[in-house]
Amino acid sequence: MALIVQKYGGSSVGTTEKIRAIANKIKGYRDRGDDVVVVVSAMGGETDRLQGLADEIGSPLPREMDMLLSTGEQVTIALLTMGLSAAGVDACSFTGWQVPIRTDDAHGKARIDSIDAEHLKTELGRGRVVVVAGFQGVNEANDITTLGRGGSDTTAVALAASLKADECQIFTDVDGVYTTDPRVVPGARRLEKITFEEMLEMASLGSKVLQIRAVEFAGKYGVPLRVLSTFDDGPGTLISLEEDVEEPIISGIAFTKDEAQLTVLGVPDRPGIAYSLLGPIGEANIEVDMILQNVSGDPSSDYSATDFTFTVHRRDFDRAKGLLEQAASELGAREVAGNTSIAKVSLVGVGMRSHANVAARMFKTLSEENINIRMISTTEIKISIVIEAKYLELAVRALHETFDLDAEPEKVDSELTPLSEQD
Ligand SMILES: Nc1ncnc2c1ncn2[C@@H]1O[C@H](COP(=O)(O)OP(=O)(O)O)[C@@H](O)[C@H]1O
Ligand SMILES: N[C@@H](CC(=O)OP(=O)(O)O)C(=O)O
Repeated sequence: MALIVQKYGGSSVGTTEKIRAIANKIKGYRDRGDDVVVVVSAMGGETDRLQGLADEIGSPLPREMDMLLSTGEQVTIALLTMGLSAAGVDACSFTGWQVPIRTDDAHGKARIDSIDAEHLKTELGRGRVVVVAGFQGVNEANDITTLGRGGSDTTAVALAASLKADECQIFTDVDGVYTTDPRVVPGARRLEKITFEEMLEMASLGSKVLQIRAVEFAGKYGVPLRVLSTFDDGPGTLISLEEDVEEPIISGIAFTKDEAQLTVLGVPDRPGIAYSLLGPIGEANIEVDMILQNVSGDPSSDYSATDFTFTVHRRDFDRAKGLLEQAASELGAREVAGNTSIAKVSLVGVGMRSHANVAARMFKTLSEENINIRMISTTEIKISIVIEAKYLELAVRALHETFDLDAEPEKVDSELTPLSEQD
């Protein structure tokens, strides 16, 4: 008998029929003797609908936004619990504050501080399935908070950690984590397993199959995490704490259109420039992602100018541009340019550590497709590039092919294949 925490996302609870089907699926686990805690998201599209209502009214007070957005999950926990009851399964629902899931008071992006799981354990002890609302908690002032979009994944992982569950299972509309979004590349392949490190990169670089914080949390507390299909049986993908001796060079390709690029042209090249430009952006709490500054042309001349480019989330673009224009005019820069039609494509793989020429293969592929690279950034397990948004799908498909991601993984085995001989 195992203790399992299962999370069903918005795409899995979109209709009452689907909710009924999930109730029957959970019954199967109960019949096998497992203890089950279920976390559900709002019905697909509901959180966006609620957000839209708030946009129509205006004045989105953070406390009230969380009061509003948290209602979506309250609907699904009640419906699923009724569905379980109809299927003959004893169950009981809890909102975040009823558990309670204690968070800080950062409305809209609250972090979980602690979970008092005693109440849930009592219900489990009575043989009940416990159904918990995802995405929400309560702060010290007893106000409802939400954990940020996709936050139900984090609720599930945090509950699994707190209850010391045997596994946290994230059920969704795909049957695991793929080499890239299977909706974009039909030949994408399901991964049997992926390391936490890689999954964290994939999530933070745009693969929305798991929320970043959920992966961080699972890694930190050693929660065994698996992504599975709600609608089909199968092993899914295990997010594994251990790296294999042989890891594929590239595990996956992540991408996002959520960023925008800002460039300050003709900035006097002298110490303190980066700080003068990015200081006000940081103070305004705008996160900066990729940064590029070219080396000034002629070191012998008294005055040389440089271009300074960086990316921000698209929603912060207008605000960042305004701040940058002010800073740039104070510095005597020539111009501030912006581009919101960009996309970021990233290759991710721990096997890259021992492989020198991944970047060259990536750039060659893009050049063959005539795709211009605007920015590049690398870490030891990822390479990201910024390109024009209209080439996104072409780039992802071409790279998927170059790195043979639809085939069984290419292994790094330095004993058999010396680095120098790899192409
Ligand atoms: N590498 C990937 N592997 C699997 N799915 C991915 C990947 N990248 C993006 N996705 C997308 O993530 C979706 C699942 O996430 P999401 O829609 O948030 O599900 P849920 O509603 O269950 O929370 C899939 O339908 C798929 O299009
Ligand atoms: N309903 C919330 C929380 C969530 O996690 O949803 P989903 O599991 O559908 O990504 C949202 O839309 O962000």
